[in-house]
Amino acid sequence: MQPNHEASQRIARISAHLHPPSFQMEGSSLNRENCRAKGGAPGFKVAILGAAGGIGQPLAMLMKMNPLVSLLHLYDVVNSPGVTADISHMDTGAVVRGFLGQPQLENALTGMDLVIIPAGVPRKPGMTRDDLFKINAGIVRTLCEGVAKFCPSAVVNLISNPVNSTVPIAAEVFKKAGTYDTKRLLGVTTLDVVRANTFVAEVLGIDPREVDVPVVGGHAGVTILPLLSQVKPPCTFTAEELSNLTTRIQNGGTEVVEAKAGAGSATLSMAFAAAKFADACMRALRGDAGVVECAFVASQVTELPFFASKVRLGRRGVDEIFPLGPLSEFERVGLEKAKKELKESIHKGVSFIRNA
Ligand SMILES: NC(=O)c1ccc[n+]([C@@H]2O[C@H](COP(=O)([O-])OP(=O)(O)OC[C@H]3O[C@@H](n4cnc5c(N)ncnc54)[C@H](O)[C@@H]3O)[C@@H](O)[C@H]2O)c1
Ligand SMILES: O=C(O)C[C@H](O)C(=O)O
Repeated sequence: MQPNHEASQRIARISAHLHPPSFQMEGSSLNRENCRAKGGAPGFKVAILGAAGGIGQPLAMLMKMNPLVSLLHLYDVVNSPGVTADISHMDTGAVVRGFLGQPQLENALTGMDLVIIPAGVPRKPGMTRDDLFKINAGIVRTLCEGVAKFCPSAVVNLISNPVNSTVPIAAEVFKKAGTYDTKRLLGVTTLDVVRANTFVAEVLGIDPREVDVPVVGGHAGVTILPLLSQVKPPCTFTAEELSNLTTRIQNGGTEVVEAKAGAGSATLSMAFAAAKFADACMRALRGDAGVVECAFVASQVTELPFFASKVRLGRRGVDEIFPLGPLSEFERVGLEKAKKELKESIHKGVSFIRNA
């Protein structure tokens, strides 16, 4: 019997998908998914730069699961075709496209609403985040030059370490390009909040989802300053608990680096934190009220030009930066230590671009 027209079309479509690429890589031909993306389905267009990495892969999976995402661009300098093929088979709404290498950066970025950057090398035991500056500063500069050129209105979530320096680097790149908007550049410090909520919940013996700990300052060692006097639900700690909790939150990254013993730093909890933060950014961008997160942003909360604190997110990025609120004596001492180190890290980032 002759197959009818509809059936033969279906067979042709299925067999087309049996031959690579069954996902959409830059340069491959148009297919139905691509048309759907071109049609501008409602939702946000999100790019992950460094998508094939330890953070990038699980983050790509979580973003593919987010119903607010209509188009997901996965860019890396290696292995993005495999990651794209894999993620693209998930039967969720977002259309996935992969991009490999610098020549494809333009297409990876064009039209994006949100750009998440976890590109760069991670720590090994014995290293500080600042030890990553030499390699990651240049990576962040190149990628941010791309953002300035190809999607200057996008909100940027910057993950690459040392965040205390890479955010100032990104700001200087955007200033140079004439595209800088302080509202749209956010250093991701959500993992510090996620850890603080978890560790405090352990001490209080409650569900971490019920806990909210503001973590301010920056994202490295003593610059990570949990405000344990402002924990919700309201609670008190002994002096020993305060000291132990603060130290554990500040060293959370190192705890993971040492446990991984040379195989990198936090990736899964970081992908979770980055996805949580990106979701908050997208909810705010679509107009949801009352979206508040901690982030490392251009700030006047202290005398430093950048500082992490609670910010209200809105349709254009950061809408309002909240003051630190009343601090305990323990926190005031911690704040002075944090500012001292932060000042140097910010200066290092700014100088990297200004003195280039
Ligand atoms: N902000 C935070 O809270 C936080 C938490 C964890 C890790 N980090 C940082 O995130 C970064 C990535 O960590 P990871 O574990 O995913 O590392 P990884 O080495 O597993 O992955 C990094 C990825 O970046 C890619 N990459 C390198 N240069 C690139 C370029 N020029 N353009 C695009 N992609 C490029 C690599 O190919 C790799 O796939 C590190 O700097 C790490 O310190 C930050
Ligand atoms: O600790 C690291 O190097 C990675 C990251 O900044 C973290 O806090 O886990």
